[in-house]
Amino acid sequence: MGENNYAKELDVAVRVVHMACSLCQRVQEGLVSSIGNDHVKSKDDESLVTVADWSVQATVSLMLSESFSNQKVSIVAEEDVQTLSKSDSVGLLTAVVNTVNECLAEAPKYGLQSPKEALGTSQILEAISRCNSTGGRTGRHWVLDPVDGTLGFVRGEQYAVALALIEEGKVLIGVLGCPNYPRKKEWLNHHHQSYQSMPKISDTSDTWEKGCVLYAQRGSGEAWMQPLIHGNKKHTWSNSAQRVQVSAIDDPALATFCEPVEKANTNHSFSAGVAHSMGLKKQPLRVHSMVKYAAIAQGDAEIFMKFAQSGYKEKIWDHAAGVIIVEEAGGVVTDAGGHPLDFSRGLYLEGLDRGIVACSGTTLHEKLIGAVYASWESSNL
Ligand SMILES: Nc1ncnc2c1ncn2[C@@H]1O[C@H](COP(=O)(O)OS(=O)(=O)O)[C@@H](OP(=O)(O)O)[C@H]1O
Ligand SMILES: [Mg+2]
Ligand SMILES: [Mg+2]
Ligand SMILES: [Mg+2]
Repeated sequence: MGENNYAKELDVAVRVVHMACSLCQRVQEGLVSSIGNDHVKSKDDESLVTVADWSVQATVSLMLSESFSNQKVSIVAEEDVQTLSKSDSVGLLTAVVNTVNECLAEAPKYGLQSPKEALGTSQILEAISRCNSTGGRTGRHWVLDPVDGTLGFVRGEQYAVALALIEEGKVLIGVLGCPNYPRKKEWLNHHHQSYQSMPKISDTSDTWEKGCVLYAQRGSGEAWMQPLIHGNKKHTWSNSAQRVQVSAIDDPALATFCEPVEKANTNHSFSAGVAHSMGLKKQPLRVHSMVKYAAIAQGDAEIFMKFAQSGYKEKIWDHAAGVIIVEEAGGVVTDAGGHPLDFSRGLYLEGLDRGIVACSGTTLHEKLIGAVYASWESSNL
């Protein structure tokens, strides 16, 4: 692919994810500070969804349609309007409409255009439900996880906004917003400390305390990080991106591995066995969301493993953006059998062998795949 063929797509995607991060920060501050609020709902599978998940999906859908109005924009995204359209969800829907309009009004701060007037409920519901593409091996599809790690989001911890572009089944662009990504990697581990209580930047200071957007384009061999733009109204868009690269550590004894927080989402005891077998010495870094991919891409951790229960099918929006960013930053991502992930088969990563592993380099990756084989055999004896 020619290097600049996707320049506009990448530029718009980065700006939209910045907008979405700002939206999420505002909603998270409200959630963490108010007790017993009704802006969090359980879906049919008992997972959570919040005002932020729907509002980000609506905002991204609207901004992509606006920016690429000459094309039919196909979006694969996590949320639908089922819960939101129920008769007891009026308050929730009002909150979504207000949150989206507030966010859209800020578009000029990010160099994008706001709609001329505030949007109504039906336009916003339509924007959310329009994201019902199923992807596949042909054509161009945006892939969106509006809030990844919704549990982390609700707990005031780590979460991400993930947007990717897939064409002919290949991920070409990945943008990952990590609004609570700390300036010091040690703070990634602060499960019990609310991120809201971290030091806040003063409006006059340029000091970056937390939050970033990572992005990469396929084949560029480069991944980039921009600090989030903070509340200061005078502080508007500028391209302050810094290049990021994976860690150079290839000694398992010095490597940090990360994994999901919840034992429902991965097999902690299996990964502990793999870790032991390949000689990892440090305690696992348990962090919600695709922030785990961000940590690998920026060199703050070396390994990510996720082994979901058999029968669970990994969704493309939980991985697309993170995988391309890690790869372009110099890392390796495969299934647990060492095969590349296949984003061309619709909503799910079909044919996935046991789990997903990401490493900062091939030395650790080879050791990890070897350890998975050894541990798998012994765990199935
Ligand atoms: N049973 C099961 N097994 C494996 N994975 C599952 C499962 N259920 C959900 N999910 C997906 O996991 C996404 C959250 O992953 P995390 O790494 O953030 O998990 S954790 O909160 O740290 O435990 C989460 O993404 P979000 O829904 O966007 O938060 C889900 O897509
Ligand atoms: Mg979810
Ligand atoms: Mg997700
Ligand atoms: Mg999500």
